[in-house]
Amino acid sequence: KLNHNYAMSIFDLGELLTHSQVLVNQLEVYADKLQQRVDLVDSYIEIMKEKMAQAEKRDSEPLSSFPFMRHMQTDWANILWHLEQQPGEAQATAFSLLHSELPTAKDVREAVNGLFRIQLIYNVNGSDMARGLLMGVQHNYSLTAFEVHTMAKYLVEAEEYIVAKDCISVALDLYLADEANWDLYEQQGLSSDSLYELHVEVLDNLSADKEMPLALMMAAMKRYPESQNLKRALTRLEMSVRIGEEPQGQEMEDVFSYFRCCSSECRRGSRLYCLYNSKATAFLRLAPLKMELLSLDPYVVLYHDVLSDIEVLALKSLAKGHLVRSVSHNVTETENSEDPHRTTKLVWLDRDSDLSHSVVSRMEILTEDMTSLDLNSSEPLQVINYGIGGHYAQHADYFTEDGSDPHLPDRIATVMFYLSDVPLGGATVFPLINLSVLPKKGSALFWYNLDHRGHGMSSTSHSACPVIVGSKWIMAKWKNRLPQLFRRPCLREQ
Ligand SMILES: O=C(O)CCC(=O)C(=O)O
Ligand SMILES: [Fe+2]
Repeated sequence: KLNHNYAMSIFDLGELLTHSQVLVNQLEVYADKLQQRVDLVDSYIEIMKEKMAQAEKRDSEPLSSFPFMRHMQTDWANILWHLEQQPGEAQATAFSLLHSELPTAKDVREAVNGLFRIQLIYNVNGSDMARGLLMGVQHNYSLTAFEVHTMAKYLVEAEEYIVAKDCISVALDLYLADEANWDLYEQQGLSSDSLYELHVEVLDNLSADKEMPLALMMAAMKRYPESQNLKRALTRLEMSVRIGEEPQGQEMEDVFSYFRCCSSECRRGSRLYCLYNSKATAFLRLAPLKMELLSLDPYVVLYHDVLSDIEVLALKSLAKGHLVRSVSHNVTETENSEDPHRTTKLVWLDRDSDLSHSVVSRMEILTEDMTSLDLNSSEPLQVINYGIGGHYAQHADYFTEDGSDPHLPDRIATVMFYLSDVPLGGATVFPLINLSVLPKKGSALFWYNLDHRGHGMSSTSHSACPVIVGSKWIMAKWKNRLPQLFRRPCLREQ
């Protein structure tokens, strides 16, 4: 069975709609066949009754008995043949061919993880999530007891009992309030028993000493929803239950800075400004770029309106159909492996591959105009689409801290284009410098990863916050350090 990693890309999730259409069509064909069969059997019943009535009326002379005998021999054999036919065999084959294209239990688990991430980072409770109320905005969707029960089940599997408890009580509430549909629930395998059973399992697993303070805290939060202190304490408690230990001091501050800057845009000092950049390359004298200075150290700028809608469309069309799940380098394994900290699909727009297109070279040159850094030996452009609650946990884009390997093609700078707006969530956050940027289609971030000595700057570590609503597309370009000898020379150490 192929793994489509449906939870990893909102775009690829669209394929399921096509599959669903095919399956519904097949089911309709099956229903038609069954209906034809019922009609046929009904007509046979009529015929058989008729024959029986005729036979009863006749006396037993040979000539009039013969039709009945013939009927009893051939007609019933015929009916037996019909009974033995399996209706829907062709449809079953069609189903099983498509089955490998459908989401797996792993996909659903990964989707639940995405929703859990949204709950945790944006502080959304289960009942609001089920009602479609996210960060104070009412969305046009709601979850039923089915989905919330599924979430609870997977959360229990992942031993996330605190959130599972919230989920299972929401699932129970939804179920109890929907009595009219209990039969439907039962038919699809969800009974009140299974809900209560899961509830008990969750309560059983919540250790008494942590559940009590948490319950008290929740009650207090209800009474003082505005209290930032309570909110912090609650998050700390939840994290301690989740991770088993409390993060300390600075680490905790970074977590809060991350949560806060995911929820609303964080901007740095007031001495920063906007300008038209007409100097980075000669071409910019003709076509200056709108530049917003976001941070001086590390140097981070945001270019506005650098891509047209047509360019964005062209880049996404190149990527569509070629997206593959992101993998990460893992020190313990020889091969790159799936990474729960990076839930996206991507494609490299290699200039030498099938995906080369004039827009790709134009984009490459644009990154040179934006950075005045040499393009040579840098990695190809990478187009990325995020999944359900898709995120990229905190990381730095450089490979070594101290520039210890001068031959390593380390990434001196990153250019990151936003290829879509994201209605809710999906900000790029630099927690250590209290900075976040909300995605806006057509704009691009540029920052240096390495300092003037070629050492990685840990202050550039950054994250992509979980996407709550929308399909987030970005395109990244990492510039290689080596060819920048004359563009950005090393400075002598002071
Ligand atoms: O999507 C984002 O906002 C950040 C992505 C990122 O950091 C990366 O791809 O290296
Ligand atoms: Fe990054």
